[in-house]
Amino acid sequence: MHIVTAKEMYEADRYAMETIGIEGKLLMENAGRAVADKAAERVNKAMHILVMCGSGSNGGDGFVIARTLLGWGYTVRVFQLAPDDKISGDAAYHKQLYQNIGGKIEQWESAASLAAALQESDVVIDAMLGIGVTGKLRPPYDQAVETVNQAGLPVISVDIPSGVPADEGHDGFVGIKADRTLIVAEPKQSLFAQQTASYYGSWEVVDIGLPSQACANSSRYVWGMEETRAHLGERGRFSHKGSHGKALLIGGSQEMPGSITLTTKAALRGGSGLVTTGTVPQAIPSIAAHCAEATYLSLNADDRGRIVLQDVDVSGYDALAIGMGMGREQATADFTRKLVSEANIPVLVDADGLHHLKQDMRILTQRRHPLILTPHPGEMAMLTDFEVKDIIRRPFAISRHFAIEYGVYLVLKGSFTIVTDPEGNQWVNTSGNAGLAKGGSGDALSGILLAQVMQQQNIQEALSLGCYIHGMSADQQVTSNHSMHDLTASDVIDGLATVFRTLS
Ligand SMILES: NC(=O)C1=CN([C@@H]2O[C@H](COP(=O)(O)OP(=O)(O)OC[C@H]3O[C@@H](n4cnc5c(N)ncnc54)[C@H](O)[C@@H]3O)[C@@H](O)[C@H]2O)[C@@H](O)CC1
Ligand SMILES: [K+]
Repeated sequence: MHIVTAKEMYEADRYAMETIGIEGKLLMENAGRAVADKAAERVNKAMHILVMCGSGSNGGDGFVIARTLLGWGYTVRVFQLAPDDKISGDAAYHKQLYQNIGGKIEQWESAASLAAALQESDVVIDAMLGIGVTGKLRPPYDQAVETVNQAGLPVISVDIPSGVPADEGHDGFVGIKADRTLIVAEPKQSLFAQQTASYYGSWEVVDIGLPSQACANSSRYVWGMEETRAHLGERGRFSHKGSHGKALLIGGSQEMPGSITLTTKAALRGGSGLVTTGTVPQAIPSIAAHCAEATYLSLNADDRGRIVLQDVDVSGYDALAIGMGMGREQATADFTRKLVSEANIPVLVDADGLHHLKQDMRILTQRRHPLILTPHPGEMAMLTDFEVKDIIRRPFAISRHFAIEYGVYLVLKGSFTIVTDPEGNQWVNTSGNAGLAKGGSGDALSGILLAQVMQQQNIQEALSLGCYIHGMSADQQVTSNHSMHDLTASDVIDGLATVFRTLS
């Protein structure tokens, strides 16, 4: 499934109409019928359904929905926000069909007239505005949106909650707070942006008959259960520990042995064949007490138990993760940069390691082997010199630019983690919940990602798969043994057992 901007969606519609020859009226019919079909799962014939139609094609979808539901025997009223002469083209055609089967239309007069109509209704179908919204809401849409939000009725939005922009990067908008959104053809970017996602409520995509090549210009995709199942490798009957990769994890310090402990546990549970953890001698006993299956590499430390500049031979390993709990001491930073620039295996850098790299970003472009960076928005802001609020407003654009500029795989963590490959293609993870917003989640993720990188030929697939199973474990845990309040990174790691059993 693609994720599109408004511009890409219009291009896809144009491709369907001009290149393939599907008429706009037919696309609208398909959209409206598909939405009506799904909406019918949530309504019954005793309910009064208010379909709110705007002046554009989103409103056109609304007239098809109203006609379809009326034809199926539901009680439907249309509330039209624009004057009759503003409704034209395919929308006017479908409005006429609705009227031809006896459908009634009420016109907007004032917020009071809408409030009265809402009082006589049990559910609202919101077809006021779709991807065509630009700028601040103008009357009467601004008042209509607020009146519907205040009414407290269940709202099913068509394509996008009215008023919510389709693309990332907008704030200060007024939008419908939908209970459910039935998305036409492809999810829009704003479904996965922090400031807009919650407006959608639960969501589902309906098919309107656009061929997938219509969206060829979008290089953003959804990564979900289906993709995870398709890419999770099987462990062969005759495989041995060497077949599943030898991981080297470097991190920790005397005062922070916890992060690298979690990464070690996660790398083991995540499917690695062998895991060696390189850390300061002071931290080894406490890590080893939790991870009996790992082996340890004792690194030189300063008198306060922090890793110092030294050589590490990575030739026996398949992949390296570095950065967790190392601290920001200069000698430690020098060590990270030296190792990242020399290691001729895939390297994943997280946490303090990202701060170390920031001192000399040329290392990123100079590396000849895959480099994976896994920042959260704060670390991404540090790496790019943007502010955190900019990262949250435009996660797609900023990560794409960064991954292309530095030739890296970027895992921008968040409620919708985005994996970007060095060509700028992006996959959004759909698993996970607020229980993951805690210290230690990122450390666990690094271990899982590294383990998956060693199982898969394709690094992006490994990263997307790793993000999915990490979030899936959290999702399973909060529906069984835990809640979002008490969930810890250790629970997520323990939950991998159930995840792998579910998937295999
Ligand atoms: N062929 C197509 O293009 C298809 C489009 N479809 C539907 O059409 C929608 C897009 O249709 P449109 O391009 O007509 O756009 P919309 O229907 O989203 O909105 C356009 C209308 O909103 C008004 N408007 C824009 N910004 C406003 C603001 N800030 N305040 C008040 N009014 C504002 C415009 O004057 C215009 O009348 C999609 O979201 C989808 O629901 C579907 O029917 C499938 C096919
Ligand atoms: K809408």
